[in-house]
Amino acid sequence: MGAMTDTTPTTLIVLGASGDLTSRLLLPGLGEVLALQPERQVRVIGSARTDKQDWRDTVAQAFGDSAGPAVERTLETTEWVTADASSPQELAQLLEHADDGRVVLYFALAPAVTGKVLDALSEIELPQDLWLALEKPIGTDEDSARELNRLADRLVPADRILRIDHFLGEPAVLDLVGLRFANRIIEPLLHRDLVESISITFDETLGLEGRAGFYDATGAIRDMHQSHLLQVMGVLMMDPPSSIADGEIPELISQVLARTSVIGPIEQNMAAGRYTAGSIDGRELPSYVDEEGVDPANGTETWARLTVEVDSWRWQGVPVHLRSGKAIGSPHQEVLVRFRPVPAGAQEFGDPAGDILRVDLATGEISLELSAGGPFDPRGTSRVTLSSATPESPFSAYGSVVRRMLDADRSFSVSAEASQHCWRIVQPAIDAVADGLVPVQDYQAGSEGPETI
Ligand SMILES: O=P(O)(O)OC[C@H]1O[C@@H](O)[C@H](O)[C@@H](O)[C@@H]1O
Repeated sequence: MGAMTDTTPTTLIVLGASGDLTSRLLLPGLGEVLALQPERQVRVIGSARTDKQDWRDTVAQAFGDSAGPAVERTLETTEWVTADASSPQELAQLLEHADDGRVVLYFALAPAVTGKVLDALSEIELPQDLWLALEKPIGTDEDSARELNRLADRLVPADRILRIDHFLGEPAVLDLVGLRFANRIIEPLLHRDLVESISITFDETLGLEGRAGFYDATGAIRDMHQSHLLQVMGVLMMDPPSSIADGEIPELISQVLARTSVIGPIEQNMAAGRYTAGSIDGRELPSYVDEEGVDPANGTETWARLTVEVDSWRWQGVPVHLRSGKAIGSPHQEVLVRFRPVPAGAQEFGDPAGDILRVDLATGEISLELSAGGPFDPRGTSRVTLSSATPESPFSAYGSVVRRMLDADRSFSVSAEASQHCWRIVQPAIDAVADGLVPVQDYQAGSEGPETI
């Protein structure tokens, strides 16, 4: 399991704790960690502006089957504090509820509110060992991300700010790091001399799921490309780290993102879509525009493909297709590296599908698919697939996020610069949709989206 468990008593204060992120992802992740690491001492304080009488039940329910002494301790000691955290006075009162030891302030808030809370923090006395955990999105564009980073930076040292992207806790993404750097075979292959293109795809069967308040003003590009897809790309394309600890990986990812931009002209290198009524696995979905809370005038995209390039010695000229969509019938969730054809040409050797390295982000399966000629004739089209068995991960993505947070471990957090680069990279795509330069095409819920791979 790598690093030692840090047992420093910790108060985890969750701001915006009445939202679905807390009950659906964060608390279940905490439950997993407490069950597997019973030596942890974590007290959870949930907070939001409105009262929540059933907080303890919410925590218990979110912990589900997680059991053991640490789970029990946390359940017994958890409390809810109603507070407007953007008011310095109420925030100070909230922080008084924390025990001695480490205090982690988790921002499960919209970026604008996060800014106000960071401002309020600058006006009050702070706990000595305060950590800030900022959920994505960091800001709503490059400038607002820079401003949030500046506000956070003046409160605590930079190494006590964790920017959370839960894809950096996905078991398959963590395995990608090992695949690249724990052997001598794969790493030398990942180079422009051999790689023709890269696709990072994250389709989901889920539609809006009642999240219009967040999603309708956000859309696929801001929700997925801006954060998760670019971080996964960073992990795949970063230079080798000499150490996993100490923030080296966030810095290496940031170096990749610093050199990344969309390939122009944008309208030829991206596409956008929005789902219409359909069904997935027997579940009927309404058209996106008919979902509750959606304003059709927003023109929000629920699917997007965007092609970027990393202008570096290693990667220049290799197109990277980033694609994600909601309400997709047979979803692909994968990292796919397509290698160049052999020089003799596909006619003579192998088959046109070429060689592929695939990491299935849903199952964690890693496979290397090679044209092998044959059978019994080198001009044939046989393929050899080398693939890994995939043990079940003890931690979900949020389990990993929480474990690292409690270990005060920044090794897979997002750096301030990276959070800004991500916005710069996607801005032309956001503008192209907003300006109508790239049309938002209809696709039926349950289909493969407006384009197939
Ligand atoms: O598959 P996971 O782990 O739930 O991650 C995907 C989700 O990631 C979230 O960050 C997005 O806001 C959601 O829209 C998306 O569904």
